Amino acid sequence: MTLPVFRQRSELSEGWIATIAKAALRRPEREFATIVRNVSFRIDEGDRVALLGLNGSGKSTLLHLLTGAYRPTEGSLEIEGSRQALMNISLGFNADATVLENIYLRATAMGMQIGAIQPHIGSILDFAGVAEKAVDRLRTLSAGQRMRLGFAISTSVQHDIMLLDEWIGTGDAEFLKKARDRLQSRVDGSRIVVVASHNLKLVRRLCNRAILLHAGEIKAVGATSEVIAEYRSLMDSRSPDAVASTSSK
Ligand SMILES: Nc1ncnc2c1ncn2[C@@H]1O[C@H](COP(=O)(O)OP(=O)(O)OP(=O)(O)O)[C@@H](O)[C@H]1O
Repeated sequence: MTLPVFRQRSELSEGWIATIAKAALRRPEREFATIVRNVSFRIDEGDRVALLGLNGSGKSTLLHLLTGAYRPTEGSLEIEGSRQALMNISLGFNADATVLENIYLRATAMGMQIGAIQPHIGSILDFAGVAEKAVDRLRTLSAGQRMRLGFAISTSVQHDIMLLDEWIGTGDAEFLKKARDRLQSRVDGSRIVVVASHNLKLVRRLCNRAILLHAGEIKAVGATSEVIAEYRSLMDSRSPDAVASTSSK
């Protein structure tokens, strides 16, 4: 998977005024970077798969490929079933539109038909606890309320395949319990779950298989416990700083 990257050349040694002037005037140079490569795997009905790897190893990029947000620039991807992606909780939101309008906007951004989200509007507003704010602008909601709304929309409908980027922190303690229960029921109802996570406790509890990514390539695929062991030895072979930042999550 190759993505365009934009690189701004900076020459800090010239002093800050010259640096800022150049940064403002010079167009960033576009280059292409390969983020994941030689990635080949199959996920079967009933599988709960963890994507493991150090920061920047390519887990989210691979999830974006699976959600359909990115198309592979080489190779192919075959997916059977409807997908539910819980990755970006504010996807499709527009702060100047009303709460109600944002439900439609986000549902559309998620690939849903207007008619498919319509029957769920009431329960989404109730679940998020913002029913009395339905015609208020989104920007008047608190950050927590917006997150609750995003979560409520994303999980309103059961799909076949669930794609998650970490567990998303979803507001206050009362909502967190509701969110966990909802998430668990969606996970239980999914034919396939793929979760990118650094939380090994969660991965052990949830997943029967795991894929370890390193520098954009697959380093291990197999039973969760075996792949976690590989991941641990990868972390142990890194500097103490890297170990602390990844194993503490
Ligand atoms: N849109 C993009 N354009 C250019 N480079 C990107 C883009 N998205 C990710 N990258 C780069 O691709 C690499 C992998 O990023 P990715 O987000 O997939 O990693 P990750 O394994 O999910 O990391 P983390 O555990 O930190 O969330 C990183 O080096 C990142 O800088």
